[in-house]
Amino acid sequence: MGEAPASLIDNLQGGYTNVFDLKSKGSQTATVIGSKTYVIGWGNDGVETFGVRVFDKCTNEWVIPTVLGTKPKPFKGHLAVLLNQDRILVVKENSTFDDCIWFLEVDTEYIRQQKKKLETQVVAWSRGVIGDAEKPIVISGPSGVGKGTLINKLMKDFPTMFGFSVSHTTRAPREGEKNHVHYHFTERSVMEQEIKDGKFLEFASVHGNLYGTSTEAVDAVADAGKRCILDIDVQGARCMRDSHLEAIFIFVCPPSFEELEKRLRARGTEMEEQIQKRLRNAKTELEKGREPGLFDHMLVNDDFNSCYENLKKLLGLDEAVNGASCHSSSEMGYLPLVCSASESDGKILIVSETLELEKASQNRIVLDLSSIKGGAPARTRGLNMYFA
Ligand SMILES: Nc1ncnc2c1ncn2[C@@H]1O[C@H](COP(=O)(O)OP(=O)(O)OP(=O)(O)O)[C@@H](O)[C@H]1O
Ligand SMILES: Nc1nc2c(ncn2[C@@H]2O[C@H](COP(=O)(O)O)[C@@H](O)[C@H]2O)c(=O)[nH]1
Repeated sequence: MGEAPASLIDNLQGGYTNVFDLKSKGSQTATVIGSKTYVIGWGNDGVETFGVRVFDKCTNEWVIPTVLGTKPKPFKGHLAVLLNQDRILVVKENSTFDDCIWFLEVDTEYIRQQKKKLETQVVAWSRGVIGDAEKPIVISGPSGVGKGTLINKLMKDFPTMFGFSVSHTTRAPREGEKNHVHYHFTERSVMEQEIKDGKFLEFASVHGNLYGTSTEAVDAVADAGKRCILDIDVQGARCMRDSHLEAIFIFVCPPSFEELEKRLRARGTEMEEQIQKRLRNAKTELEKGREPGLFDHMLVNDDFNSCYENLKKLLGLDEAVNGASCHSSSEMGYLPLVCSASESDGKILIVSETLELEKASQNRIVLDLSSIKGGAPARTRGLNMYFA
């Protein structure tokens, strides 16, 4: 990718140390892990571009890694702190508290898996979120059991709370289905390429078509401040279970196989051949759904209203509706200029500059990482943030 600016090379060769502390701040930071230096920020190769570059001391070369996960929007000032030798904490300046903490994973288990799969240098962004409220909900079950009907009702009754993860599929749209609302309807060759590029959290061949959940689909829901609901088949659920995405897994069963067939036929969306295929697959799905450890909850969708009430109960919706509110980091305000970060007892003290005297008490923020969960390619949850 061409020559690195001399000053940066000097810095790299001069040696940033690997201590758990403030590395550098500004529009570009460099973090050293072993023989590699991860440079985050704006590069100036003729055109100013924002991204991640890696300088490898062994080969004396720059590498542009494959970047997975939903990237933060380009930002100017930031501070980078190496954590655990496997990820870089990035604190963005001039951003709201709910968008100021990001992690660039460079050597976590997920990254090691992806490196093997993609056979290239990989890093991944993961946004930090306060608390644990965002656990996604995965709903599986045979075709025609009523997953979509349950999800639609939940979204209609709690429009500000839940958001649907819009999957990609290679199947043709049904009458009334809208592109980018019900599915992202896609050409197989395009989807296959995107799978190769690592854009999907999971994908599966279902009833003869490809279906998949992109990282972007799940992140778009979280960005809208909502809890994500996924409607995916059992193969996809198993894949999610094996991934780092911590979720609640629910399997929906029909009261009987005959009733399932009746519903599938009554829906009138499939030709006979597809109905037969879906019914054959339903038998396997019903067996797989009982596999120990795969699903956290089983719901029988006999009477719709009772099933819906049970779903609400297991999602703890009664308490939520009765006024329990989640603490939101956006309520805390805005992080202005960050000037330092230091670690003490597993907590990071972020000190920011403020020119407004009345806000002087708000310039020391503690970021507690002791309970973090999840991580790339999805969110890093369980952060705690408060004024010191
Ligand atoms: N409890 C119920 N009793 C009777 N009919 C139901 C019940 N639940 C859903 N249905 C009906 O069954 C049909 C199939 O439901 P739905 O489309 O929600 O299934 P699905 O599980 O999402 O299927 P697919 O996986 O193919 O998308 C619909 O016509 C729906 O109205
Ligand atoms: N593994 C995945 N399965 C998915 C996804 N989106 C939907 N589905 C499942 O496909 C079948 C058929 O759906 P239909 O809309 O054609 O009736 C159903 O069981 C869905 O749960 C996905 O992203 N990944």
